[in-house]
Amino acid sequence: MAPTNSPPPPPPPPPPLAVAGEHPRLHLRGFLSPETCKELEFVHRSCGASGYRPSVVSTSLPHLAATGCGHLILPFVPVRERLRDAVESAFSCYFDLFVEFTGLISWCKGASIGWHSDDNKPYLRQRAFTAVCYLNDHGKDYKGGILQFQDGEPSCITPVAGDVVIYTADNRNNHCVDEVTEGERLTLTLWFTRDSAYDEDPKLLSFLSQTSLSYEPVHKNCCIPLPASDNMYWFSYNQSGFDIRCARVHILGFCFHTSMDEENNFVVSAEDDPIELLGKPLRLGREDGVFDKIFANGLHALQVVQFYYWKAPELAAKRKQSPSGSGTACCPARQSRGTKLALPFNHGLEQIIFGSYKNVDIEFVWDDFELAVSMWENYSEELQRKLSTFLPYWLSSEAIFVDNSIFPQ
Ligand SMILES: O=C(O)CCC(=O)C(=O)O
Ligand SMILES: [Fe+2]
Repeated sequence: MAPTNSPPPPPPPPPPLAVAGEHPRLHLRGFLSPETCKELEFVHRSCGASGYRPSVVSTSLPHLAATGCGHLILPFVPVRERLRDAVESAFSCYFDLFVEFTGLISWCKGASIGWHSDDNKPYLRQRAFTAVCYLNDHGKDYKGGILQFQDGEPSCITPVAGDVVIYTADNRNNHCVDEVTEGERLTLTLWFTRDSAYDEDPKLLSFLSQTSLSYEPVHKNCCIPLPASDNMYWFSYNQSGFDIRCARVHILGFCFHTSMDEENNFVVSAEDDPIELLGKPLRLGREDGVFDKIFANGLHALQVVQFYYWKAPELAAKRKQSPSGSGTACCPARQSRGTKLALPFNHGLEQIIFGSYKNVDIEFVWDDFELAVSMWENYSEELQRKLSTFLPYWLSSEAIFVDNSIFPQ
């Protein structure tokens, strides 16, 4: 299916009617389009770091802004705004709410949470409402992970990609999430507050103004992700662990290789801490070769790999329609230089935690991957260009918002 022939997306559903009752909550089906779910999934699989609970990976907006990926906040902006409108309309509190937290959260094998309300700690009292958007499907992408409410209806939510559940953050909506027993359960979670002191936007804008204000098209590094502290990427499970960047590329059949500088010296030496090597230039390899391009660091390489898997169905369809047919199945730039990085790994554990995510029906093709590398550059630069257009407006109003006059859909 060529994207140019696709029909225009259907208009978003109208905002919900006000909810009433002792346990005010609402389950909205099909709130997010499949395309939005896939784009947010790409962001999370590229940028997610160790989460706030065991067996959880999270991508918060401040984390994106602080790691050179402020432009990746843009896909969240219209969603955040629609969710706030939906919550204000459902709970009849128009123009009253600020977003306190926006984040992608994945719950991996072993993750669960017992009965609680979302404002149940002194430092969470500001939370008034919750919105949880499901980005993938129970049953297909993972097992377990059903959301249950203690009282009232609906009493349990089986996550379906695109659905949203909104509820008051107080003890009228005590809830729990069953243990995830297999796969990775992905959500976009937002909390809303009436207290402007907890508004997420000013903090985000301060990060963004430090990192993303000036956009120089000639400066090719503008969209390269920067590692946060290394331990943010270390995922622990049962006293064991692995680096999230390594695990995510291994699962998709890649490994990291050393790079060489112009004089053919290894950029890294054997004495370097293996995990620190992921912050340095490197290459990507698969069984049949090492790709020619040098990536700025492991996160850069990971982001491109995830972009390829996001776009692989589209790329495969385009290739099949092109006159030259099926493309080459081997690495276009098979290199003997560069050796596999000696990183600690635990393939068994990586498989248990992230292994369920494979585009099994996608055959890996190097030509498509090469195309994905340049598509990723265009995608990132376009977002970066938009961000530098919007940022001055956002800074002057101290809020992140969609304005169709500056934000054409
Ligand atoms: O992901 C869900 O369904 C609910 C998550 C939740 O209860 C929480 O993060 O507090
Ligand atoms: Fe909760």
